[in-house]
Amino acid sequence: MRLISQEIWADVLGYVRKNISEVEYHTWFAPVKNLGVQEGSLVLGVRNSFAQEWFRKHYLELLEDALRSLGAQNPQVSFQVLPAAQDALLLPSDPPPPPPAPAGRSVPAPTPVENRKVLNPKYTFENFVVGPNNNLAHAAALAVAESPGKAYNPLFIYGDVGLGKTHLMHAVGHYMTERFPGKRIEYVSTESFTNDLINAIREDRMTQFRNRYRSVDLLLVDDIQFLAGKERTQEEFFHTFNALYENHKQIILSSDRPPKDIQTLEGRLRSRFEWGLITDIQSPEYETRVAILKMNAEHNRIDIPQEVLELIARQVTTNIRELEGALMRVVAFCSLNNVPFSRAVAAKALSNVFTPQEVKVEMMDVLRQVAAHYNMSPDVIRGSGRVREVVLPRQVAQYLIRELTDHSLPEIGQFFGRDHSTVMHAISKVTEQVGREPEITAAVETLRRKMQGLEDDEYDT
Ligand SMILES: Nc1ncnc2c1ncn2[C@@H]1O[C@H](COP(=O)(O)OP(=O)(O)OP(=O)(O)O)[C@@H](O)[C@H]1O
Repeated sequence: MRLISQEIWADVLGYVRKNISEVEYHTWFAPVKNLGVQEGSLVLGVRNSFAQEWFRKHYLELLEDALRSLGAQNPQVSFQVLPAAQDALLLPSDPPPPPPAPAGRSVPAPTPVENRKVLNPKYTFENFVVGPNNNLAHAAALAVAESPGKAYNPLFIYGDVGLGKTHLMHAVGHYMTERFPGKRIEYVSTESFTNDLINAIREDRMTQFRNRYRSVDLLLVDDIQFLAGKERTQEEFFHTFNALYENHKQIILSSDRPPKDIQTLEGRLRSRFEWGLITDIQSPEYETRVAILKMNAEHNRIDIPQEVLELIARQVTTNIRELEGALMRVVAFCSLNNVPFSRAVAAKALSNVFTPQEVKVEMMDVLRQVAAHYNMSPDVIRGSGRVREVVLPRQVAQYLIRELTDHSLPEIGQFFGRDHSTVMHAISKVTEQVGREPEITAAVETLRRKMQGLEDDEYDT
């Protein structure tokens, strides 16, 4: 059974939740377990046979609609009674189990300690792909992890959303936990810090608040730009910062912008943020994006062809969270439709986010497709052979590259180890033949559609 990611399952639940009442949702959907996809059918674990029947009767259509909204063409859902609940089987005529008490009534309000965020186990240095976009931030984080309080203090990491700032901060936390057991690490968002402070003031617990933040060895604060305009929080953070700094405790801050661009930030805090090292993370390049997708697929034990990862990496260019989301979307789409991974299916799975025409095509992609179409190796097509069997595919490839990419004639020539006039000749030759020669017309037409993700042999709609 192929596992369906938590993100996709969360999307299904989100869809369901919008369409039924909260009580109904908590009664029926909160205990449901996502068991994965088997032969295109989403398998859900329910508590007993009564629930199984209830789901079939009342929620099947809703769940199918939810899957349709994720791109499933022919959504199927089945229900399995979870083994642990089998001894408590209810007869179908029994009344439904009572709704669980709404959260909060029987559970005491969380104390600040329970409110603490924990480090995400996935956010380690091993799971961080280093590329030209983030290598300085990575090196700085590693240096800090090895010599906390000594290398750079504070370390200030900034960059746009979803580019790995939190990941790097947590990586330092994990590294320190392993290397220096017993060290106290606190990870907090600026929002939580502010809320904690407000609660501490209201409940007269300032000593406890100060002890909590000033007794740590490593303080990680996310989204520090949200200090802007919060005078009391800035004041308190200033003292926290000083206390830690003077005791050589490490501070790492993340922000969506450098300190100088955070408006209404007190000068004394801004200058402190600039005391250590300020480093940024940029959007990842294509190769880094492919490497991130590859690592993600391996971690999730998804065997997905490189060319599909390449297509996804071309589609999502700026945000790594979205890049991972796109991969999960493709995986869910293929599982739910029970089709193998292919470029065309991936393009379709992402088509409500990106239109197929936007599929960016590279010279190598075209060459590979042409080679597959004519059943020969890309190297042979690019080689020096002059027999018609090789010349025709070569000309078709050059013609399609010119049409589907932005490359110039000299660039195409270079790719094939030829000069631009040869490419020009190839293009005019194919142009002449398209519409006249049925075989060439069909080949060009099919390849063009495949390259744009509009057609795939394995998947017809
Ligand atoms: N270089 C990388 N290698 C592997 N995964 C990465 C990398 N950079 C980011 N990610 C992944 O991308 C996702 C988003 O990263 P993260 O939450 O750290 O971003 P962020 O910059 O803190 O975003 P925000 O500003 O929204 O908090 C995470 O799942 C993270 O593991």
